[in-house]
Amino acid sequence: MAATSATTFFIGSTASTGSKVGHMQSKAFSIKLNPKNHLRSFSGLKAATSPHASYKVAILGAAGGIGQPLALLIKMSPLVSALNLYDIANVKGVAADLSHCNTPSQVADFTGESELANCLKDVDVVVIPAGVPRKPGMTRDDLFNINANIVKTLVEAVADNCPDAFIHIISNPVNSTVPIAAEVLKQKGVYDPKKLFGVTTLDVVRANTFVAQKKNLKLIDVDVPVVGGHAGITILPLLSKTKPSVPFTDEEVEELTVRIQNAGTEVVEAKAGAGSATLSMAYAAARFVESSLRALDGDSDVYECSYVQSDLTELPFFASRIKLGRNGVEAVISSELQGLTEYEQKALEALKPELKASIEKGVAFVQKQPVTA
Ligand SMILES: NC(=O)C1=CN([C@@H]2O[C@H](COP(=O)(O)OP(=O)(O)OC[C@H]3O[C@@H](n4cnc5c(N)ncnc54)[C@H](O)[C@@H]3O)[C@@H](O)[C@H]2O)C=CC1
Ligand SMILES: O=C([O-])CC(=O)C(=O)O
Repeated sequence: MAATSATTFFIGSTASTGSKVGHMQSKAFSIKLNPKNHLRSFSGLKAATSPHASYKVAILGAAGGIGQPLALLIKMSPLVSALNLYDIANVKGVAADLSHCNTPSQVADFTGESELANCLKDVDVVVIPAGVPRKPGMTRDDLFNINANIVKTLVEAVADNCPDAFIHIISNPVNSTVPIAAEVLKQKGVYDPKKLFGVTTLDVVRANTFVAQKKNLKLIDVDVPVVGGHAGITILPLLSKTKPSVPFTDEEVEELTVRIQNAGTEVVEAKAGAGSATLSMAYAAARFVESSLRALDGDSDVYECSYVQSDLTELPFFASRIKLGRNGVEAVISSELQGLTEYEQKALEALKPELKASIEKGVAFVQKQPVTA
């Protein structure tokens, strides 16, 4: 199934010999990474299957806490030729700053609704981290009233201007904003369920990190699938499916599961009112963008977990491992939901009512306020 072969890439900048372009490249720190599991977008990476990969990426909400570091990470990708940054304010400075990095992509800034259509023209991947983040004491669902409308409006513009693009939804509550996006695209007559993704990569990144720490594993090797949704108990790490295979006591399963489910809250509380996860989220989102670009570029071995339209369960949307291809979701991987432990099976059943309600809330929101033609 998934790729296990390793790819060499270079980090650091102690030597620039052999570099055809003037950006950082080093022969000093050559490390092996599992390409399935890690962000690879650093200069020096042999980028693409095709020699002239050049994709256009747009970030909507680019001046925000996630948007800025995400833009930087995408600016480092050798797969990207154009990076369009959109926000309602403050995006000019972000773009000017970023445009001085001597990596190949051209950065452009777009401010306000009147510039949104231009921002989206011919874009291959649209990433949406626009919206408000949580403060301590709030749930992700508490963001619904503000973020639902932001996502609805932005996806309407995506439908009008780049209906073939991959759409990555980061704005919370993801469990509802993805169904909102689907409903908008349906009403616009351009819904392709294979190209709409709720970004749950951060749950996988966290699960890999926490499991590696707990079990003293080499982080680079660890891969934990996370299924369900992206809020509280709907986040379900399948620890029994961890690779490499490793035994967990019941106490470890409980402790790790709860930590992974509450990891967003852990950051919200540590930031004490200054927002939620931004840097780890940018890292995770950049990984998902890179995986999408590799898939668009013809790499036939790209797997990620994502919250997508799904028939794995009775719920219309569900996060699980998917295979990505040129046209988006090529397959939803069902095998990881088979042979669950009793704990996982119970947790799966327990998450369904909450996830179902969040999906229905998103769908009802758009049905009550139909899109503009
Ligand atoms: N899916 C996930 O795993 C995660 C999701 N999030 C979510 O991502 C969202 C963004 O978080 P942060 O970047 O920390 O927030 P932030 O407040 O720092 O940035 C949000 C940006 O969105 C912009 N914005 C607001 N309305 C807009 C509109 N109509 N069009 C374009 N841009 C608009 C703001 O001007 C701001 O620059 C939040 O909803 C947060 O809950 C955060 C972490 C993880
Ligand atoms: O917790 C939040 O509000 C932000 C988020 O989704 C996460 O960090 O997983």
